[in-house]
Amino acid sequence: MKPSVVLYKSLPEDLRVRLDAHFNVTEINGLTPENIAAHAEAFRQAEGILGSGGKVDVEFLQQAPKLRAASTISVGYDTFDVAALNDKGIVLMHTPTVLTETVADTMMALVLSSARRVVELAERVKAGEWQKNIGPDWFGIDVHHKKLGILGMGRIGLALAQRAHLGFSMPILYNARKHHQEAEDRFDAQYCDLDTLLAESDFLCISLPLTAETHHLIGREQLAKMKPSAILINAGRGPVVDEQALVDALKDGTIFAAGLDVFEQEPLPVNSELLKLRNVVPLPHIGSATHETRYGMARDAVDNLIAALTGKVEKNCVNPQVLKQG
Ligand SMILES: NC(=O)C1=CN([C@@H]2O[C@H](COP(=O)(O)OP(=O)(O)OC[C@H]3O[C@@H](n4cnc5c(N)ncnc54)[C@H](OP(=O)(O)O)[C@@H]3O)[C@@H](O)[C@H]2O)C=CC1
Ligand SMILES: O=CC(=O)O
Repeated sequence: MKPSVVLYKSLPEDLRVRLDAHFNVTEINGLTPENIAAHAEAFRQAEGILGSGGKVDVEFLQQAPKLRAASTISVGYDTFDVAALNDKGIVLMHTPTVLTETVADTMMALVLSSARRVVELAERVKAGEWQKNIGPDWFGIDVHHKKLGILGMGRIGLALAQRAHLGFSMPILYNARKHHQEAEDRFDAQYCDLDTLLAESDFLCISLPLTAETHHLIGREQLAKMKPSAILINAGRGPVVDEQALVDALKDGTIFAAGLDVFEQEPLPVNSELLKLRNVVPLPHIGSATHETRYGMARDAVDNLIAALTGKVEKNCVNPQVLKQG
């Protein structure tokens, strides 16, 4: 008998065929409390789940007593209670690597568009405001040769450093929990403490995961340490930045601008103060959202679930210690 799994995000046709070849699949549209209640028997029988978004916590795990593996179509896994999964011996798989370059491209797009005011000025042109030669009130600020600070020098941070240093001749500063030799060797990146990163960066680029330690790591006090000409880019997770403190800093000139792919609440509420600010470039969490990369993530997530439920995990496992327990 094939193991039962719940798929909570639709897959490209060929990947769905591959999943069906290995498992009895129940597909639902999102891991919402309503869907979980409506498909209670499917969750009771599920040995695996695959999708993205939605909380997998202690309460959820009570509904899925046979669960052995969870496969998320994302690299971030902050919606999973990993300690609870470990307690129950459930393997958590994710999709690092395949999306790294695409997310770094998105971050570079945010750097360029916020510094050169690309979105704001395009909107002004479309609104018919370009009536004469432009003056300094429409000027932006240079990107090339400015200091790019990276908070979180992991896979994505490294790919961003490559773009900024080799493509735009930017000196790289960074902070992480440990030194990253590859970044230092290849891109001359300089390790520094957080206060130095805040004080010296022209662009503060956040590529951190959301954890108890990184929640609101950037708040009012940290924003006050940044240059008034600085631009904050966040493509890690929204709650890493205290959003109200950021709104205030953008309004009162504490910092110059922000480019944001992630928010404390997603989708960003339409009444968010961020949407009223000209010096904000807001994106709808599109870090990895290209056809090629999203396909690659879905493919890896399917392969990850197959590997996890057949005991052949070689990569992409968040909690490999669970494998040793079995
Ligand atoms: N906007 C989007 O669409 C996307 C967003 N993301 C987000 O980006 C995050 C990073 O992805 P990726 O680069 O692959 O992950 P990695 O695990 O490779 O990198 C994470 C980095 O964050 C650092 N870090 C973690 N905690 C702290 C801390 N408390 N203080 C300082 N540094 C810390 C790590 O430090 P150290 O190296 O010292 O351990 C590491 O350098 C994901 O977790 C996800 O939240 C990812 C993909 C798409
Ligand atoms: O935010 C996206 C991810 O893959 O994590």
